[in-house]
Amino acid sequence: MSADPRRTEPDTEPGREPGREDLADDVSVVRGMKAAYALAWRACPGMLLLQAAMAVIGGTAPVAIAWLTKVALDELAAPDPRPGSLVWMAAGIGALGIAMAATSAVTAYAQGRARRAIGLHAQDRLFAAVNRLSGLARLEEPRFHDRLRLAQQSAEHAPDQLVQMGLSTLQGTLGIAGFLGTLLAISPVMAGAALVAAVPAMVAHLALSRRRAGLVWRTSPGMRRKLFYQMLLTDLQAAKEVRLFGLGDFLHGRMLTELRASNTAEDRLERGVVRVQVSLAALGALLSAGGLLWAVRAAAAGTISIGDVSVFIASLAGLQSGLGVLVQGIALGHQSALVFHHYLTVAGVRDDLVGPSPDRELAPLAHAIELRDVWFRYDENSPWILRGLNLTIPHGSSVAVVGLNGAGKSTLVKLLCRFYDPQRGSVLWDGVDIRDVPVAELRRRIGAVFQDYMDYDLTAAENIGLGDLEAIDDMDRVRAAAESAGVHETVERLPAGYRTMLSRLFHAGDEEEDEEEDGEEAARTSGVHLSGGQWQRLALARGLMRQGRDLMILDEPSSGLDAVAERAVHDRLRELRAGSTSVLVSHRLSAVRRADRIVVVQDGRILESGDHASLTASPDGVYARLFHTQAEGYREDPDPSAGATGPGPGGTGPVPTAVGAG
Ligand SMILES: Nc1ncnc2c1ncn2[C@@H]1O[C@H](COP(=O)(O)OP(=O)(O)OP(=O)(O)O)[C@@H](O)[C@H]1O
Repeated sequence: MSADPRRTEPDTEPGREPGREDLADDVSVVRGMKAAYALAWRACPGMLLLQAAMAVIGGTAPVAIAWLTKVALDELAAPDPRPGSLVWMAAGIGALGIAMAATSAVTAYAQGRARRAIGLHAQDRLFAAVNRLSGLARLEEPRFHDRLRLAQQSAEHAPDQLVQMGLSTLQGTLGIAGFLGTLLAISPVMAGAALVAAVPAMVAHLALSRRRAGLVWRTSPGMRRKLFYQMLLTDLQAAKEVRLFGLGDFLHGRMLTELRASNTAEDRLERGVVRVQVSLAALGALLSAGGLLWAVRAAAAGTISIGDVSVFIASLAGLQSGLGVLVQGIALGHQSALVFHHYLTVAGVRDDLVGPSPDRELAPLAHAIELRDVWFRYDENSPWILRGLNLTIPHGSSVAVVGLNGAGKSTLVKLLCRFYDPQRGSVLWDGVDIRDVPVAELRRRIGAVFQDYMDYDLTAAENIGLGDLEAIDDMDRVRAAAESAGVHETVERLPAGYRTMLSRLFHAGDEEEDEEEDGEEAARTSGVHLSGGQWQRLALARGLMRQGRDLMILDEPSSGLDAVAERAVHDRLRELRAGSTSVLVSHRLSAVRRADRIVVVQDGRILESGDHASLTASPDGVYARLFHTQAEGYREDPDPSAGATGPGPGGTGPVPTAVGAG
């Protein structure tokens, strides 16, 4: 058996697991910055330019104020001060002060607009990428979820932080250049000392930012577990078990354990930050004190003027704080760029299914769907689930799939929908390998009800209409599907019929808040909760919105229905399936007995195949045993001591005990 050359290989670049070395990769910092700026520019060029203009004003105005102050002080100290010039200088200082105040208000506004626009753009790209994944494999990787969580966070903050870092670098550099020039004119030694003092600060902050980014990645799994425990504590679906089994304290404890672990790691890092910052502050204070001492002595000796002292002090303080802001900004940007790397990885993720040329069409099914020598396992460390399975589903026939729990029935269904590709062998649609057509083309032709169906917190009509988005507003179709699934009367009886919101979490009609609420509206907004079986019938109706597609898949469509409903639903389904191609997976053998063909899956292969009569005719067969065991369960047992392991049909040995559970 040779490996299929088209088998899906895990991609290396986008899905590659990041170790510390990834985070330490400075190329990713540069790439992250470039990508963040490109993204920000696409999202809101106007606001970026406005912020840049404000940064130029913000960077140059303080230097100009310091110089004007010096000139004014020198004028004041002159033997014959000119009041006219002094007024102009004071007016200039005042005007610059107003400009700086206005700058910060305009910058705050432009920042807000840019942050929202960038966030929208980044989230749009991120979820478009997640939506591009047409299989399920990637979504089953815990690492992918770690990365996705960080990507979501950095989509919200990182591009904006990087833009702010760029702008503050621009502003800081202008201010630093101005103050540095001033200092150089008065004391080159002091200027050099201030610059040299900034070097260890830069190195220390960059090291810290790298450690912070590493910490964010390492604590991500723990943070996701914490979110999981939090979700369980608040989730309505989990609430029953959590309360009955008294799981609240247990989950609460686990949540706190995760949180404490992350806090401990953060505390450790923050202690390092404090050490660095205290050392840097001491260095800065020493420098300032030395500078002040020098300036006072020089002024006393008459080598510099009183105005020089003023501009010197302002310049030294401005240079130090400018360098500090610059260094911290660069470090924050560095950290954001490192985390943004996760965003870029997810935003650039490749489809987890190997795709064909996207314009190829899939013709309506005319002959058969065939699974040919299909080998499948969920990942390379797991056991094979399907081991050379062969199955033909002829056009227009109903095929039922039965087997014990874990036999691989749902897996088979998932391969038919191409949620995964088999590692070996192929699934053929009228002889065409389904990997050779766009996956959307294939799924357009399939209707399905899954065993683990969804309950959507939407209206009843939407819950059904989602099965065929093009017809979601077509109430006749929605109603017809509900009738076929036997849920029409239930929905009609809801307070607002098909418009009833089926949710206790959200309420509809926010947009109509101001209108007076009548009874129907109140029901829509307060929401209604359905029973398990009613939800399942809605899911069935959703699947039946696709009635008439080439293949209908029903994976345990009636497991939650009462006996009467189940009978009615299966009778109706049988009518609907007549003449169309369908696959029914069910443990209820009464439901499968009328299928054109029944196949028994065991050990990853088709063990038995035939119609009900032929399969029950061989009493040692697995199907016959399953069927009779189930049937026995409904019969009056004349001898209670006979138990469930009594002789099977035809007096054969014990029957499998896991029958019927699903
Ligand atoms: N997403 C998954 N990742 C890894 N293993 C999986 C996944 N889904 C199913 N499996 C494994 O594959 C095997 C077959 O599962 P499958 O759901 O196909 O069985 P089934 O025949 O439908 O069972 P049941 O009757 O209980 O519904 C099981 O052992 C299960 O643990």
